[in-house]
Order: sequence, then C-alpha cells, then structure tokens
Amino acid sequence: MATEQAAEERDADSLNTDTELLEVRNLDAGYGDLQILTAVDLDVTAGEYVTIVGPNGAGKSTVMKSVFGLTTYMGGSVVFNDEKIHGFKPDEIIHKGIGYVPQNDNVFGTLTVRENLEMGAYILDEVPEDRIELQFDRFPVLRERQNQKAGTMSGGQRQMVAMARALMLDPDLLLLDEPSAGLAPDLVQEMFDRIDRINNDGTAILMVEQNAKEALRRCDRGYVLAQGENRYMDTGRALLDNEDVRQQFLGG
Ligand SMILES: Nc1ncnc2c1ncn2[C@@H]1O[C@H](COP(=O)(O)OP(=O)(O)OP(=O)(O)O)[C@@H](O)[C@H]1O
Repeated sequence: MATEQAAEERDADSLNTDTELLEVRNLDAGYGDLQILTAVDLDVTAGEYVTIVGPNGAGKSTVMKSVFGLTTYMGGSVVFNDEKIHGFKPDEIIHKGIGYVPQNDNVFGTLTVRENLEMGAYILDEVPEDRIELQFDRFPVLRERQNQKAGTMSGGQRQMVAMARALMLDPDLLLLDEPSAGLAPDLVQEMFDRIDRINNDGTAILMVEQNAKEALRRCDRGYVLAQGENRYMDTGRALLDNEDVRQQFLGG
C-alpha cells in the first residue's frame, strides 16, 4: 500500500511539473473607478488550452482585457513567464509573447488581408515571409484572398484574419474573445478545429466562449466566472459533468 501511495504521490507531482505561463492572482480590475473583477485567480501553463465561461456581463472579456493591459488595474498580480506584467501597456505585452483577438473590430477593414498580417508583425524590423506563409497554410482562404480588403470579407473570414494577424509574432499565449460569435453553425465547428490545431502546434490558448459546452469539450481546463468572481475551476470534462455547473451556467 505504502509503495502504491508513494507511486501515486510521484504521479501527482509529475502532473504538477507543467511550466507556468500565465499566473493571475487576486486580481481586481475595472474601467475608470468602476470595479468589475474581484480577486480573480487564473492559470495557464505552457501549451495549455483554457476556457472561461459564464453568464453575460460576468466579466469574462474584462479578464482577457486585463491580461492584455486594457483595463484599470486595481490590485493583485498578473505574471507572465515569471515577469509581472500588470500595469504594462498592450504594445509592451505583445513584446512579451501574448497575442489578443478581441471580439469586435478586430481587423483593419481598409487594408488587404496581407497588409493586415504585415501589421501583425509591425514590431519586427522586417516582415517574416515564412510566418505569412504559415498563416496561409493554417487559413488557406486567406492565401486566395490575400489582396482583398479585410472589411469586405465575411464575419468568419474576418475572424480568421484577426487570428492570423495575432499569430504573426508566434505568441506563447493567444487570447481569443468569443471566436465563434456570429458564425453559422458549420463554421463554428471549423473555427474550433482551427483553434485545436493552433494549440496542437504549441500555442497556449485562453479563450472566452458563449458556446460554453463545445468550448469545455475542447479545452484542457475551464473557469466559470460570475459577477466578476471565480466560481468553479476544473478540467473541461469535470465542469461538463458537474450538475451544479450544468444547471446554473450551461443551461442544464
Ligand atoms: N469599457 C467599459 N466601461 C465600463 N464598463 C464596462 C466596459 N466594458 C465592459 N464593462 C462592464 O463590465 C461588466 C463585465 O463586462 P464583460 O464584457 O467583461 O462581461 P462578459 O462576461 O464578457 O459578458 P458578455 O458575455 O456579455 O460579453 C459589464 O457590466 C459591462 O457593462
């Protein structure tokens, strides 16, 4: 028994050796004087796929914006790759290896697809052509339409442009705010498949999704947020199997 127990403890230890990428602790944040998040904790390890779900207005997007330096910091900490980044501006945070795809207004509509991707690499001296090719491999329709103005594309295609642009700097962590919003059902599955592939290529994902059940099915771990506070954290599967979570947050 003792040996079995020791083996189990070793196994448990080995599960905890994942490299911490993002560590949010006790985060208070909001807009101006208005506090939205209270004592939020959140972790993402290298290569992990994490989803945040919760009701409208829960503060999910505010968590993402806070990681990316777009809210008013009020307390706690955001640490990325062992460096405190709370209080940093978005352009500094991009340099650290975080890409962000907001829900709305996420492309330069008057620029072509290719120009949008080039903009994604604006902090580099030269646009790396191989990175553009990599995004075209990931999103073939963007290769076909590379000279089309992004503003004239469909919602799903614009979402691809936005994701491809955010991937141009090969971030360690990609923040995706409702990537399936407004897409037709068949395109939703396609979008989730693409996100799986990006994650399989090694990029950690932190995603907010209204399509909560599908997101929890796909991710490694999930957080349920309500009224700006953590409510539940577990593997996606365990959250889907949790009766309280289902009843309160997943529509039964
Ligand atoms: N720029 C802003 N200024 C002031 N309040 C804001 C701002 N953006 C969001 N809020 C408020 O913060 C709260 C949380 O909004 P947030 O968008 O983070 O929620 P959410 O969980 O992502 O919701 P949804 O699922 O509806 O997108 C809401 O009450 C919202 O009105």
